[in-house]
Parts: sequence; structure tokens; C-alpha cells
Amino acid sequence: MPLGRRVAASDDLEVSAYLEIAQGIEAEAPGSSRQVNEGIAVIDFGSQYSHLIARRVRELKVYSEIANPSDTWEKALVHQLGGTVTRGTKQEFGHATLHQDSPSAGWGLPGGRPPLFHELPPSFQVWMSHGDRVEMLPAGFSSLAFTENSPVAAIGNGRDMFGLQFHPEVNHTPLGTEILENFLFRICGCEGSWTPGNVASDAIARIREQVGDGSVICALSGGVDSAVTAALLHRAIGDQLTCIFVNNGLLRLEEAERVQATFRRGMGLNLSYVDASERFVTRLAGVTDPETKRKVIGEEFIRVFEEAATGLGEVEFLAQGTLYPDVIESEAPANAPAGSALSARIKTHHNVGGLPENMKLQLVEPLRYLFKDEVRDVGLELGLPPDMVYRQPFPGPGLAIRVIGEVTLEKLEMLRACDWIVIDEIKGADLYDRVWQSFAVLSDSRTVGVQGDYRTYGYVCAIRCVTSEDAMTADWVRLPYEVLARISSRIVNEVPGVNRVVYDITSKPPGTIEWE
Ligand SMILES: Nc1ncnc2c1ncn2[C@@H]1O[C@H](COP(=O)(O)OP(=O)(O)OP(=O)(O)O)[C@@H](O)[C@H]1O
Repeated sequence: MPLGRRVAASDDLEVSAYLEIAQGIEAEAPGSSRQVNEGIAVIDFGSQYSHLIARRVRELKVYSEIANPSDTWEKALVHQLGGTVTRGTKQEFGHATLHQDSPSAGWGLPGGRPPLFHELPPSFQVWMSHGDRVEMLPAGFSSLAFTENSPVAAIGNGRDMFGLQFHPEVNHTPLGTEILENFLFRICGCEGSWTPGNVASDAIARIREQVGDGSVICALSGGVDSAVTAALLHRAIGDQLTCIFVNNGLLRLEEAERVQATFRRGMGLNLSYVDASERFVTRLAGVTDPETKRKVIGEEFIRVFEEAATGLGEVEFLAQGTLYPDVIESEAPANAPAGSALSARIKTHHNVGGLPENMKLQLVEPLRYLFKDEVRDVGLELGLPPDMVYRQPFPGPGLAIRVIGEVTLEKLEMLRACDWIVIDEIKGADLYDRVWQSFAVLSDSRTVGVQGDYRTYGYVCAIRCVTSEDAMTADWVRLPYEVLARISSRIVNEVPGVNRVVYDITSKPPGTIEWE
């Protein structure tokens, strides 16, 4: 059995990393013919760069995870290893003495240094750091390299220390990619075999292992996350999976038809389509407050979903498209420093708001350790249409939070038509894939206009188009005037009831991407 190789990168203000050649650790993904045996742990001490570092490492085809300094080593790196990790005898590790200003020193945890540092495995090899100043090396360690600003950094079982001035936005560091490649492949000896194909085949093997011959349901929205989840499950267990797709009346033009065409006719998936549009619109009558809208839609969704699931007989599992950022957020310790990736938790994200509680279903979450762009790569690997894989994000409460004020059938129809025109023109200008989101909002303001010889009194439609990396911040797109002109002219001419178009030039913060 080959050695499980584990590597860890600790992130402070810039980057620190550990390498561990895990002697005595055998790790195997159950049910998989392939052994996943290397990974980088990015230890998050509160830097906003932790996610970025993990992603850069993954882009070089080496699996990486964000570890919490208060985790144990077992917890920090077992996830991708399929859960079966046996390790040799643990040995207390001599600590490096960190300079008191070092980001890793202290961190407000009892005993000063986080547990992860008390439990370094005996085979621990290299620690790469920029932010830490190590004043006293543990016994048996020597300094390998350092930069001016990073007097010492790196510990090894060889035992080496390795220091590096590195900005995780590799484009901003001269030779950034090369530095990271050197670290991963030459110093840590990684293989770089973490590819979408391998990720998909591992996920499929694990699903089979977990589900056996049980039945699984999956709520399919047509968004990337649930689409890739469903595609993986379908590959893994075929007809043991049933997807439920709810038309809540708040979908975009032709969305219901598109989802059915892709999954039922295209993939041959068991798809239960529930048209509950009237129920949702009726429940929303008179509701104007954005939070109440979300709550009403969430509750109604659960009711509809439960009713649909009841008709399916015995079901043991619920598949969900939970992504890695959601996992990191929900595992963030309460004392994580403000501004860190761990604490960046603007609003709690609950997939299908608490569904499993009373349904007593076990969760299947094959995307739990993937970032969004990786989910897209897996989706393409599985043959999902690029249109679906690169679809811009669409909110769960759908068009209800883009109709400002009360949601009515008439307003939904207007908004659907405006939205269609915006997407059509943005695609026509070859901008769809280059912006984060582009959509229309129907305000509840009406203004006076003239059309032909008549005075009109119609609604104001706002256009929103933003760029963003991760939806945490966003900037409005400087759309070419000609594109804005075409959108405006088409909307006022083609959508009855709308007689004015405005463009939203607010960034996030202080605005949000959606209006409600
Ligand atoms: N109309 C719907 N029909 C069935 N399931 C839905 C519907 N809307 C949302 N869901 C379920 O709720 C989950 C969370 O929805 P949300 O709108 O927050 O999207 P998301 O997390 O971006 O995921 P996705 O990319 O799958 O839409 C979805 O992944 C899906 O399982």
C-alpha cells in the first residue's frame, strides 16, 4: 500500500504551508479503485486569502482543503480521504517558538497555540510560512530558505524550513505560479492528479458506497449545483434516484420546459415535475416585505416538496448540492477573527431550508468539498450542456425578489419578458459569460411617458449587471451604451406596461446584487 501523502499549507496574512509525508497513514477512498493520497491543508488564521490559496493549489491539480487551527489533524485532512484513516502512534511534537507578532501565535485560543500545532504528526515535514517569524526551531529542524520579510519559515522532518514571499493572487506575484508549482511538486512531491475526471469517478464510487440499493430524492432547481448533484447521482445509481422539480411560478421564461428537456428527455433521469405556480402566487398575495416573501416561498416549497416526495414510496436519502464555501462557513468557529474567510458569513445558507428534519432522510452531498468553478468542470465532464453549467446564478426565491412590492401574475409576466430581453442582448453582445449576473428588476414605481399620441403611465424597469468573484463583493458593469440602448428600446417597445428603463450603477457594498 503506498504511503498516504499529506501536505499542509498554513495561511496567515500571506501563505504558510506544511508538508507531511504521512508515514504509517493509510488512506483509501472506500469503494474506489483509485487511492486519493495527497492533499494540501490551508490553515486559516483569519486571512481573507485562505480560499484563494486553496483554489490556486487546486488549479494546479492538487487537492487542498481549508483547515481550522482548532481542528485535529484527523479532522483537518480526512474529508477527501473517504473517512478511513488509521494512523501510527502519535508523538508529541516540539513546537517552534513563534514571534509574538506572528499571525499564528496566540489566536485567542486557550493555551495560546491552536490544537493543530500540539498534535503535529511525527512525520511532519515542511512548513512554509510567510507571515510567521519563527524565533526558535523545534529540535531536529533547520531553516531551509527565507526571504527578507520572513526571517524563518518552514519546518521539516528532514527537517527543513522554507520561507516565501507570496501573494496568493498569483498574477500579482512575479513568478507566482512557478513558486507555487515548485512548492507543490518539487518540495512537497505532489503528483497533481486531482482532475475533474478523477473527482467525478471518486464521487460516483462514494455515492454507490453510501447509498447501496437505497432510494434517493433530489430537489432539482435547474441551477448548477443541483444539476451536477443530480447528474453524479444518476451516473452512480441510475433509477434509484428521483428528482423533484418545482415550478413555483417564479421561474424565468421557458425555464420549466428547459429543465425538463435537459434532464428527462436528454439524460433519461426520473424527474417528477410539480407545477405549483398558482399556489405560490396565491400565497404571495399582499406580501411586500422582502424577508416575508423569502419565508413564505421557503415554507411553501417545503410543503410542496414533501407532498411530492410522499408519493414516491420508501425513500432513505436526500441529495443536496451543498458546496465547500457553505461547509467552511458553517464550520467557522465563533471566535474566528472578523474579516477572515471563516467569519465571512453574510447570511446563513440553508439548502432547502431544513427539509430533512422531519423527513428523517440521510444526506448525500457529493459536492461538499468543491468550489463552484470545480463543480462546473465536473458538470462538463459529465456531459451537462454548457448553457446549464455556465448559467448565471439565479436566486432561490426566483423572480419574487425582483418584483419590488407585491408579486402579481401580471408583474411576473412583465418581468419575465424584460429579463428575457436583457439576457438575449447580453448574450448577443457576447457578455453573458464575462459578467457575474445580468438581469431585470421590476420596480413598483410608475412614471408618465408618451407612446405614439398617447400618454402612458407604466412601470420602471431597472437593469442590473455586475461582475464579481464570489458574490461577496460586486461592481456594476460599464456596459457599452449601444447595448444599454438596445435593451431599453426593446423593453419599452416589446413589454406592455413598462415605459421607462434605468441602469443600476451601485456596487456591493454598499448595495447588494439583488434588490430584495
Ligand atoms: N424550483 C425548485 N425545484 C426544486 N428544487 C429547488 C427549486 N429551487 C431550489 N431548489 C432546491 O434548493 C436548493 C437551493 O436552492 P438555491 O436557489 O439556494 O440555489 P443554489 O444553492 O445556487 O443551488 P442550484 O445551483 O442548484 O440552484 C437547490 O440546490 C435545489 O436543490
